[in-house]
Amino acid sequence: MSIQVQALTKVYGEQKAVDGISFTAGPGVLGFLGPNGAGKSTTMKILTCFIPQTAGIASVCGFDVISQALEVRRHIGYLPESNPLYLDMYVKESLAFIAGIHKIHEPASRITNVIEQTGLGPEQHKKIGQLSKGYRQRVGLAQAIIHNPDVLILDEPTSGLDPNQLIGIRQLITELGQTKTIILSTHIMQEVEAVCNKVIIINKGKIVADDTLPGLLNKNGNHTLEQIFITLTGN
Ligand SMILES: Nc1ncnc2c1ncn2[C@@H]1O[C@H](COP(=O)(O)OP(=O)(O)OP(=O)(O)O)[C@@H](O)[C@H]1O
Repeated sequence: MSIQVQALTKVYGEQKAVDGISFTAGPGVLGFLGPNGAGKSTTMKILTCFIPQTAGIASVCGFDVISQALEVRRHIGYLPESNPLYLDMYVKESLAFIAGIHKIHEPASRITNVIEQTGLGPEQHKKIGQLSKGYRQRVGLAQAIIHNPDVLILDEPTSGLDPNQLIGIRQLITELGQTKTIILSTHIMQEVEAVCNKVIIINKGKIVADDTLPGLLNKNGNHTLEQIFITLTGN
């Protein structure tokens, strides 16, 4: 399995944000769901080596997030929720910058590839600050996949996009999920139904469901995913 998480805990001061969760993930798209403050972003930040856990173990492609962080970073692509981008940079310039950080061999051809893959072609000569929200998300995705990572962590990649842009990004995520392990955090249940094969629901730092999408629906009387989410996470 590309991602292995065992008894992972994160405490911020008095707040237990992640409370002893364990799960594994392999190729495909894993929907990572939960109400606001459930601990999704915290888990993603631990997996991408942005913050250390308080206890437990997490590994990506067999590399430990604490002791082998450089290897983890080489194998992982991360699109954070806020998607920070250099607005003054041109699209290609920003991709060249990230390609440089990853020391990518023959960056020009790789940049052409990811521009094509993420549908950035028509906008590639603009500055990032001139792009619409959807195209900015595409730049974020292009940056996240430029080093061809085996694992992708996407934190609410489609929030605020119009329906046309939504479809484009979801298609791209589905395509990438054919070969890569993707963890996708989202509050949009329709999106989970459209792109995820597996679902984890987290509530107050604990996992309350970990199943295939059909398995989850089946076990919960074939209610809608939204109803199941509310039942498992409502107070
Ligand atoms: N840096 C921090 N310092 C203190 N508490 C934090 C910090 N980051 C997150 N928390 C707390 O940890 C808990 C989990 O937050 P987290 O951002 O992981 O949730 P989330 O599931 O991603 O929520 P959302 O859906 O709103 O993005 C929350 O109670 C949050 O207030």
